Amino acid sequence: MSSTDSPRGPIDSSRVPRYAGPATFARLPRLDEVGRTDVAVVGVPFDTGVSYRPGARFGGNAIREASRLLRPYNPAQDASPFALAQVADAGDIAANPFNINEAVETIEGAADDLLGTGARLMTLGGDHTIALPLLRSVAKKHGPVALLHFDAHLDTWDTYFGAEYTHGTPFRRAVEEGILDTSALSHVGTRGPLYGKQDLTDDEKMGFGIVTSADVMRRGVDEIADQLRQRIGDRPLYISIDIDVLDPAHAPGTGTPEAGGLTSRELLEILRGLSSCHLVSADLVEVAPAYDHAEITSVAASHAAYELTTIMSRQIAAEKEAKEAKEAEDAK
Ligand SMILES: N=C(N)NCCCC(=O)O
Ligand SMILES: [Zn+2]
Ligand SMILES: [Zn+2]
Repeated sequence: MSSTDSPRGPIDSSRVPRYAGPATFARLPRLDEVGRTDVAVVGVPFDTGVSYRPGARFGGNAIREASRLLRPYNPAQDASPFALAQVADAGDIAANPFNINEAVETIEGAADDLLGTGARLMTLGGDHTIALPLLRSVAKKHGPVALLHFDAHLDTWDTYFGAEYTHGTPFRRAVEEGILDTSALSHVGTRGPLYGKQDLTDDEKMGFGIVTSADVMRRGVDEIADQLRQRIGDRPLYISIDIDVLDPAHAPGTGTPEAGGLTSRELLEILRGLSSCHLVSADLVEVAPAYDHAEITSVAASHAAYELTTIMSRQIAAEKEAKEAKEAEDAK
């Protein structure tokens, strides 16, 4: 797509029923149909890093199926995300299910390739292990990034059964590797039993601030979004959403459910409150459709991914506009 072409949007659901044909995210074109894209929605069907119920390898395709019902205008952010920027479905990264270390390398390499084209990533997992290679790749491009991590869990544990790369450990590895900006790390929606109090002490030492699920309920979404925005400032931001941040009533289809979580409404509202942040890429992980009912979880996930792509598209459009205005000014 040259800068003068307008983005190719989703299949028109008033012409082709939205349940017809193979599912891409939001019925958007595939990357090979558009050549290049501003936002690449990419699947990572990998769940060898889980500590409990498996099945998140099927999450990306479940989210794509559920996303058939998304519409092109997002009133909550007053934006048509797929008209403001090219958003395309880049298919899946083929990661080895029998070798976690190799899978982590493959994911990092594939993310490098996509980011190298200038695209931002909206990754659909997969289990939370995949956040580490994605962050490595993003940090190569932007330097250490601010991290906003929506999850019931800390995911800063050290090892499971001696394994370093698991869905409970990506953010400890990322801090150790120096790929996160430790002045702007937040967990949101944390709750549930831990192994010991030390888990919290370790997490704090790494630089994380915690907004618990109960904090969201007591203080409300606007105040929480304000606090997060202030902490993040204008740093390049990566958002990682583990769908188990939602209460099991709102997201039963996941591998390690914990009672007392956010509602999908709270999650979506907090995300909308972050629309001014410099979001460089995001992931949405841990949707395990085998435990889902009536697509409850994958519908919630598709809407969260829609808000994230809207934030990215608005910024891409604003950046393009600013660049064009500067070029016009310079040409005078
Ligand atoms: N990232 C997710 N979903 N879960 C981590 C839970 C790790 C544990 O079993 O203690
Ligand atoms: Zn979790
Ligand atoms: Zn997680």
